[in-house]
Amino acid sequence: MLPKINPTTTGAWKKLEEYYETFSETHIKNLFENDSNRFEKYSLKFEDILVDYSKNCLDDTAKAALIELAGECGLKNAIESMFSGEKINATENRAVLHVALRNRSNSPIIVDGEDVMPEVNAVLDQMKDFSEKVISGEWKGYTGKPITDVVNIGIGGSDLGPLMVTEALKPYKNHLNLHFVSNVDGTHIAETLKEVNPETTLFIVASKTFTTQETMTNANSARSWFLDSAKNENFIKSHFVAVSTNKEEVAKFGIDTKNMFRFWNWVGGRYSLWSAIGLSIVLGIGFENYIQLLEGAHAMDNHFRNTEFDKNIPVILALIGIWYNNFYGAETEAILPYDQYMHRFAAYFQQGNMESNGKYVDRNGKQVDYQTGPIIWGEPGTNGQHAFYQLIHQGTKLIPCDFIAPAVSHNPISDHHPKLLANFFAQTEAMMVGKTKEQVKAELKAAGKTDEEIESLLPFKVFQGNIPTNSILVKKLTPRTLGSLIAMYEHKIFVQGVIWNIYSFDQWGVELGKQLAKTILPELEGSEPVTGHDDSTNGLINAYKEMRK
Ligand SMILES: O=P(O)(O)OC[C@H]1O[C@@](O)(CO)[C@@H](O)[C@@H]1O
Repeated sequence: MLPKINPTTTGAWKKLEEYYETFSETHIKNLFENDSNRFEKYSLKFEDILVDYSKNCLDDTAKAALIELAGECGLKNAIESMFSGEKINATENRAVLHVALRNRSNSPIIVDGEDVMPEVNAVLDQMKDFSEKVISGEWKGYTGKPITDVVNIGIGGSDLGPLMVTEALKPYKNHLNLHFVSNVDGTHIAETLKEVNPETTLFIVASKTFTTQETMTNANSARSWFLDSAKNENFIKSHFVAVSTNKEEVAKFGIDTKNMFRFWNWVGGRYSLWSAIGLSIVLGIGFENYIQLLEGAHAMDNHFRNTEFDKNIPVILALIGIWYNNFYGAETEAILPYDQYMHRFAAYFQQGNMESNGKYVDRNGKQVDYQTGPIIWGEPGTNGQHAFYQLIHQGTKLIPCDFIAPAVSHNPISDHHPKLLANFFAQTEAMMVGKTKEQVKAELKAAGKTDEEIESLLPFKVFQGNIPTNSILVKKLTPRTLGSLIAMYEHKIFVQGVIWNIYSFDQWGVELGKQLAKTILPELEGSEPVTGHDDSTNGLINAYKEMRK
């Protein structure tokens, strides 16, 4: 079990509260002035990944107290509890073992007395065998043609991970066209079906529970569309496969359970791309590249499990996040990948982070009186610079940012493009150092402005700086480095949840909306006005019905 320690009752927390009172006046640039070796001291190397956390509001004292906090909150034991298959997802009485899915060492991991590795490997073999048949053209559609398009129908963790990874690893893609349908608005599936041919399309119905309304609705629409052409239910088995833990529901849908790729209840949806939910990744980039993704994550798992906290990348990133979230009052964190292939990376960790740590009740069942999970957001740089960096630089909100960039591009289209990465370096420098009044005055004077003009412009052109950033420089975005990056953030989320004394692996908060939607759905039919809700909901539903007349 996980410890149930309120972090605010620890000695380290009190130390941090006291230290914050004085240290928070310190400007990051002063920390560099006082320590010529700061970059060396506050950066960590992991294989082909460099994590520079020196541009943070952090000194040795704060860092030591944060590490002490991790110790007092029982982090070491908590890590062992997760890796050893203890049921740390207590409210669902489940283990949390996405690390088993990429446990390339194959060391036994026991759940309910059984080593799970043989089953994990059996599903990997099934994914390998199936993907090789589809990619090679051996797997044929109902008219004898090979598959050209794969449509993954899923939502949340059954969509975001495969989508993010296949986008990030596009340079490794084969000839298969991948499509991802998640939204139940009708448009998503309709627009996708316009692009594909029923004779050569494979549908993956990806759903841990196989009961998610959006996914089952889209899957049924796809099934009807397919049968309109194929006219014969016997052909479904050549064009529909399922990824799920729920064999009964898969069979009910009409998918041959031989074409079902199973996974287990100890895999959280938002941590499931390493499971059979990753089937669309395997089909898109091939099994060997998918294994490299697993290998990269496994390497990070070993680093996380075996490295002392002051050199442990996920732990350090987690503690820095707690420092800002719980002491500096930051409410969000931005993930800014300077690589277009990673354009869905922040979105992926919106679910990963916010569905894990968006909790207000602690592990004792008591409402917390401190902040827990942050709001995660972000877009690829340099696009963000032309959209929201104004607020980061000169707004009233503290927004810690993670900058991520590959040093080597897959597309050295010209030697000019990589130089745009100068922005990656310049932005974190600008956020840290800012621009003083004296610098602005000198610039305006050099530009020939009068003293009066300078005085009037001055306040608007000063940058206070002192905006904390982490710079994550990756040699090249490969399956291995991407796997390590994803695992790094997964473990950061885990560490923060342990310290905030919350349960990070259930998601009861998504149930109420679904429940109410089930009640409202039948009320949308017919013309009679509804009256059973609050005035706004009644008004909206009735206006909707009016509009559709
Ligand atoms: O994979 P499935 O069971 O269809 O769930 C999809 C998503 O729905 C949730 O909101 C849980 O209901 C996410 O946690 C999950 O990833």
